[in-house]
Amino acid sequence: MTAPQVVDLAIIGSGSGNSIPDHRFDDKTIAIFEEGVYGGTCLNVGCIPTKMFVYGAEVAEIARHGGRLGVDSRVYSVDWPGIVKRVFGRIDPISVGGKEYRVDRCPNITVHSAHVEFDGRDEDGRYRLVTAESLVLADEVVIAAGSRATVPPAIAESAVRYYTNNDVMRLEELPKRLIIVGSGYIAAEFAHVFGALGSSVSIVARSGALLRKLDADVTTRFTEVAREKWDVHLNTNVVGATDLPDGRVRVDFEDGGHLDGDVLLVATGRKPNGDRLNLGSIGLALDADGRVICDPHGRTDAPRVWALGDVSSPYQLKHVANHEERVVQANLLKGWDSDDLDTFDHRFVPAAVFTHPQIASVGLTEDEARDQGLDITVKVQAYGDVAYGWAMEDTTGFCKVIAERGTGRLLGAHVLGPQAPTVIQPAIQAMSFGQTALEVARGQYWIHPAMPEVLENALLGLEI
Ligand SMILES: Cc1cc2nc3c(=O)[nH]c(=O)nc-3n(C[C@H](O)[C@H](O)[C@H](O)COP(=O)(O)OP(=O)(O)OC[C@H]3O[C@@H](n4cnc5c(N)ncnc54)[C@H](O)[C@@H]3O)c2cc1C
Ligand SMILES: NC(=O)c1ccc[n+]([C@@H]2O[C@H](COP(=O)([O-])OP(=O)(O)OC[C@H]3O[C@@H](n4cnc5c(N)ncnc54)[C@H](O)[C@@H]3O)[C@@H](O)[C@H]2O)c1
Repeated sequence: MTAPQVVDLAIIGSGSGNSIPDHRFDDKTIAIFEEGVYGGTCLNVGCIPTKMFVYGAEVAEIARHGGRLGVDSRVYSVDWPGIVKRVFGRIDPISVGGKEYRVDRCPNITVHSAHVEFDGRDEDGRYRLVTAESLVLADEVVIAAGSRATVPPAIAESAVRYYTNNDVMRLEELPKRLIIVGSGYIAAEFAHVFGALGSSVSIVARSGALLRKLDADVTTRFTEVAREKWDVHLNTNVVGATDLPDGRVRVDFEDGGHLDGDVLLVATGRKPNGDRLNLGSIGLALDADGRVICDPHGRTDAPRVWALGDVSSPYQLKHVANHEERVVQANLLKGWDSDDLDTFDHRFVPAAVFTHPQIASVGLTEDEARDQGLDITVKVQAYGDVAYGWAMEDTTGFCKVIAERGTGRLLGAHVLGPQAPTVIQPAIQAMSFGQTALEVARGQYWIHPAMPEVLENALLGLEI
């Protein structure tokens, strides 16, 4: 092991953590630890490549259904290896370039391409961070170590070849038959990608619906739509998996049934990486869900150790990790004991599922609002009843808004249909800035005939 390196700041994880050092940190010595591909989940195996595949899938989906609108379009073939090459031909250089920038052009920063763990503190109170080859002593530490895919024991212990988001986007061939275990965000997005590009997709869901954490109307409609195009197995427990002699894989169900496929994709949630950091050595514990505990300013219980993103946040979303990074960045500059620290804003965290149809949500679901005892008014507006949705001949999309009766306070919005993540943005803005449903509906123009009119009409339909 080389002599210890002493730094002002250590950052564990090069996802959102990599955005912390800017010119304001030029006078600090910094160590960044990254055990995987530089740039983290979103860039390399998450948001960005998935959405590049999603866009191609969207084009295929539109082409496949052009006939309905009198356009003779179809998908003749899909060049899967070409798509993979295009996607990662654009992504991989960004990762390489990001690392090179830190290594070659940031004299105050050292990149350690290795797994790191805490090893207590030295006699001066500095944090000891150890890799297989180095020891770094840091005054201050940011834990931005992200999360990793979980795999149910029935599959992990079966020794079959399975895929996760880490490797399924680099398959050499488009699978003829894809089995997806799990029914959340990742399952819904990859079902769309592979299904639209030509795979026959089976989804195995433990519960009675897909995307069941969303508003019940969205869950129900999405599950109905999904069952029309994919082979969906609800209330189905996977108890084992085996490799078949012909190279395919078999997934066994608790009820005695089974499914055979060419590729098995596991999408059953993500576990925060705090359990792999030896946090006990600095007196830190994880919460019941395995997250590093921090206060609304990003401070953990260990002095000058901060946390952000998937490792500590219940949201597991890139826009949240980036927001938390900006808060922690500001607070590092202000100082641990500052009485003017920035604070995480988790009031109205929106999310979107880039499946087909697209889905977006913010705020409370109807059930959550009722469980809280709120006096609510709800309006569900069909896409097909506003001009653009009607022009598209959309039959499944809707926008649902929930507001407080009397005050008009907007409590939640849930959109399923084309451009949902864009359509919902005025609702996110209204909730964030405290505008009532009527203020946001009538206090501005809505371009006619654009898709956001579905939100405008939903808002106007509320019985405040
Ligand atoms: C398939 C998929 C699609 C997604 N799509 C979206 C989307 O469309 N929109 C959205 O908002 N969110 C999306 N997400 C979620 C989003 O990617 C994450 O919320 C976000 O990337 C988390 O950022 P982070 O900085 O907290 O962690 P990460 O980006 O995961 O960075 C953590 C880094 O720390 C490294 N690390 C961990 N432990 C150690 C250690 N001990 N030593 C050294 N290095 C370590 C890891 O290798 C990793 O690179 C998606 C996720 C997945 C998996
Ligand atoms: N568009 C986006 O913003 C986006 C896209 C992909 C992922 N993500 C983030 O990544 C996170 C992880 O995605 P995900 O889809 O893996 O998780 P998820 O939490 O969305 O869904 C996990 C699913 O797996 C099921 N499950 C859990 N254990 C199981 C088991 N043993 N057997 C069968 N099913 C089981 C759950 O019931 C659930 O349906 C998401 O929660 C989200 O925050 C975001």
